[in-house]
Amino acid sequence: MRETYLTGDSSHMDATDKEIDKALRPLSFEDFTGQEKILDNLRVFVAAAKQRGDALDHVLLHGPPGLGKTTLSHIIANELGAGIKMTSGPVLDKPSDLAGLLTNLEPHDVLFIDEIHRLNPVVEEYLYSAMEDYRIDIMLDSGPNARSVQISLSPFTLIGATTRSGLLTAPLRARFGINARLEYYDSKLLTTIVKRSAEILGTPIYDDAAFEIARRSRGTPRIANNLLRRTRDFAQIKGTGTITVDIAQFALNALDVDHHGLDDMDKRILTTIIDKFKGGPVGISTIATACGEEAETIEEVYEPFLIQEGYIMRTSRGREATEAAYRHLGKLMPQHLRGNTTDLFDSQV
Ligand SMILES: Nc1ncnc2c1ncn2[C@@H]1O[C@H](COP(=O)(O)OP(=O)(O)OP(=O)(O)O)[C@@H](O)[C@H]1O
Ligand SMILES: [Mg+2]
Repeated sequence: MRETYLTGDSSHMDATDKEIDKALRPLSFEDFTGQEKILDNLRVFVAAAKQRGDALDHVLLHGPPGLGKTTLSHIIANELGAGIKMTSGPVLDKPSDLAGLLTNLEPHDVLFIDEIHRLNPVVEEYLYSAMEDYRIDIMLDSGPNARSVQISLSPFTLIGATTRSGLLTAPLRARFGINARLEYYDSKLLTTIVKRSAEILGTPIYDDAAFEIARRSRGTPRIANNLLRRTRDFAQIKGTGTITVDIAQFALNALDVDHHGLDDMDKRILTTIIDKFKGGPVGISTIATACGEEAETIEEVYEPFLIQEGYIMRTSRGREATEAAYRHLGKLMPQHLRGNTTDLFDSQV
């Protein structure tokens, strides 16, 4: 199963954690830190739709877990002054589930479908005409009496969120007028987020401590907020309640988060590629079996960050560990695996 604090579902959280999570969630474009370009565009699209009195075009938000897709969907609805109905791909079992939701939307409302890559194909087909023409065809009766009736819908905005945009079918993807890919946050942005969250929680924190949490958060606001909450616990019990850089370092080490923010599973993946498969290339399912994790989770949650940070390369023959990965684990990359630059350098010496 997935590591808890990396995943989208919050079922692992207790009631207090959920409440805190809600309190920390930005509610307007103004509150939302980072993803500058996406926000700048959305501001324009939302303002234009409102001015024309139209529903906003359908929006697809994709990117790794915890970067703010759900948060941003709520913000869009808020900024539109519209209502939002939430559901998710796997929950919509049959077309009637979808029809029920669609026919209950008020004009310009947002329908949020999480994990939209996991829609049942029959339901997905229904969605096409709903998105395109704001109408659906429903079959009444069966056998000789079967007939289809057309139902008009209020103009609405579909916001689809996915961590796996590659799994979306082409016809579905083509029906989104706005397509935004959320990127990992740099440490500076995450520092701002940590400081904002600490303020909401009423926890004093030093700048260098906020930065320490930020840079060890895998570029992910959800992880930054989680590490902040746990660090706050350490500050309360082991310190004076204020988060200092010493407390932050102590807490992060106790939580097994290393200096670059890699956690246990990240390190297990790198060690597996290097030690068991001579640095690769090795297929994702082989890595998954060796690490005792699902291939999908590795591809969705761990790998994107390891690739972005330059620890893994994705090639047509599988995944390869880079020199940075060897260095990070305190290992020496074998000579024959090194890149051309190194070879050149070596031959000149
Ligand atoms: N830009 C941001 N500024 C401040 N906080 C943020 C930002 N983005 C996300 N967060 C915080 O991180 C948490 C996770 O964000 P969110 O649930 O929106 O991620 P997600 O992309 O929907 O993840 P998943 O794919 O797992 O569903 C939120 O509770 C929110 O408080
Ligand atoms: Mg989400």
